[in-house]
Amino acid sequence: MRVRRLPASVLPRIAGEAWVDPDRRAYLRDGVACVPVRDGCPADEDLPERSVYRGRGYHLIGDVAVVHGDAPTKEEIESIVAHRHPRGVVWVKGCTGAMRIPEAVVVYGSAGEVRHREQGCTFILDPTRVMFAQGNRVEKARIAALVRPGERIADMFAGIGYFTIPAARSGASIHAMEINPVAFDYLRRSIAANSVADRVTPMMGDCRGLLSGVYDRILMGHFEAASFLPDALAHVRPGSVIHVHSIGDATAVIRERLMEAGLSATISSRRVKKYGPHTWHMVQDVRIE
Ligand SMILES: C[S@@+](CC[C@H](N)C(=O)[O-])C[C@H]1O[C@@H](n2cnc3c(N)ncnc32)[C@H](O)[C@@H]1O
Repeated sequence: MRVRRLPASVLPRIAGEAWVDPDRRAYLRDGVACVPVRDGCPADEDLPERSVYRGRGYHLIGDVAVVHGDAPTKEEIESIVAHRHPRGVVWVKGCTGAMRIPEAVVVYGSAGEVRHREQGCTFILDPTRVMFAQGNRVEKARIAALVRPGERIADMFAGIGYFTIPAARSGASIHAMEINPVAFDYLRRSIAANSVADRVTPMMGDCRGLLSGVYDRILMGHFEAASFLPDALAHVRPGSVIHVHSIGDATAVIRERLMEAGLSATISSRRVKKYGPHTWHMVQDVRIE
């Protein structure tokens, strides 16, 4: 593939130019844009064609590839290994119980603890022992962008810090609660790895008994979040925002819980990711009036 090498900043301006090959996508390499050129037009470099991965979907967590759903076939595993050369491939059949513990099988190589980098954060975890939802990337970035420095936030289901770490990096103070000792240990290590210990207070145990004082924002990253809402609602003020996760839209049940607590709120609902054939992982932003 013949390309011209240009500063990335010029990409938006050159899209329609006669020399640009419209059938191939430009891409960034070491901060420089490599723009494919049409036949006969001068180029700076001739690069090997990039192979497009068309195999089974997987998430690379650190250096371990994780597949969900049906058991991967030998061919699917081989194509994942050929694509990114992971240390291991883990098949997560599902996550069980309130602690969302993965039912995991190492189907290639070795697994175990990883250091996973995502959006400037480092997460330490073992994907065979605790869940890591990569499909929530956009939601994590959204929360990090919403958070204002100095906010007091409760993360009621902190896990290994999926929301806690990005929110702390945005300058908020986080009260992070987690009931599973394995996840809690990774949470503490992820806090240290991101140098946010001055902004995060981790506590191990049932969040219902740990919430204290009034929060500006409450993160409820658990599919059963709505049933914990009465506890959360005892710790809000007008203007507080609660992010309630659910399978399917939970607006009606949230309205009921608000009414029982004698509170009113504006609720907006958004999709986080596809969860099943006709089911979505949703998040409801509940702003207390
Ligand atoms: C869905 S997982 C991960 C949540 C994470 N916030 C996310 O969205 O990726 C939910 C976490 O909540 C924890 N958890 C469940 N019930 C809890 C409770 N009553 N108090 C505190 N943590 C709890 C589980 O152990 C698990 O780590």
